[in-house]
Amino acid sequence: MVVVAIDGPSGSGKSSVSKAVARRLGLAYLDTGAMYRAATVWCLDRGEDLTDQHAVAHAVRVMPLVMGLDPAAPGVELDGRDVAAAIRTTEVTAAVSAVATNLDVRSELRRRQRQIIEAEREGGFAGGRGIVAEGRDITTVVAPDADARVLLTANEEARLRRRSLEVHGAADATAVEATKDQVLRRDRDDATVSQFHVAADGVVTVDSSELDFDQTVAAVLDVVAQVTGREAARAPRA
Ligand SMILES: Nc1ncnc2c1ncn2[C@@H]1O[C@H](COP(=O)(O)OP(=O)(O)OP(=O)(O)O)[C@@H](O)[C@H]1O
Ligand SMILES: Nc1ccn([C@H]2C[C@H](O)[C@@H](COP(=O)(O)O)O2)c(=O)n1
Repeated sequence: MVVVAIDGPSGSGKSSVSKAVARRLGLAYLDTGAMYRAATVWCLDRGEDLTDQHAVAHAVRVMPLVMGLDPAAPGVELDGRDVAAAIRTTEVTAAVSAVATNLDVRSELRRRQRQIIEAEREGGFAGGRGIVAEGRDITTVVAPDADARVLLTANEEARLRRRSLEVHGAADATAVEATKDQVLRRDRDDATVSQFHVAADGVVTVDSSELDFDQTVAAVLDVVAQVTGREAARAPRA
């Protein structure tokens, strides 16, 4: 059983790179950001005032959330409803930090995240081989004892360009400006409760600013291979 923990700021490539690493190694994949996004959808659908910390925390404690762990198709279900698309809307992206900075929400979702990681030990999605979990506090709080811990970073310019290309299909000045709230403002808010800009002790930094996607995946696979001694984790260089 191998646990790979990956943190980093918005647009650094955590989700796409973690999925590719999990697929390559035959591991399960847990997108913890999707859990905070699902909690936001749940609260908005129930008409909760997101500034009411107590009401939001209560709603999240009773939230019937099921996370799919297949890196090829990681589903998110709320009360039996597929919300994989609903959690990615601009409205949810703009609102999610209000839920993710609620400390009681964090405590509940961290408990569920640890439970999911533990369940992988018993067999779970990947038959006990392990899991790649990514977010903002996985290397430091959720799974500080993970076998491999990576802080995936990229400079601000690269992160804005990537997100802008993804959302607007362009990276000109107007498109980049329209992306700033999703990336920079959100990081500022999220950084009030998690440390994901600087690697904690024992966490390996992979800076993808000058790497393309395949090179970044190869760099993370290298870290996993070094830490776990698994030759199979080494990817062919791009
Ligand atoms: N090394 C890379 N080079 C170029 N593009 C990349 C690289 N890594 C990721 N990308 C692209 O950047 C975009 C953002 O990546 P991704 O969604 O994985 O980031 P993230 O860190 O999970 O962001 P968030 O936390 O905001 O969800 C995607 O379109 C992805 O394909
Ligand atoms: N472990 C985590 C994961 C995510 N968050 C917050 C930060 C984001 O604003 C939000 C959605 O994450 P994304 O899908 O954009 O990676 O959830 C967090 O605080 N801790």
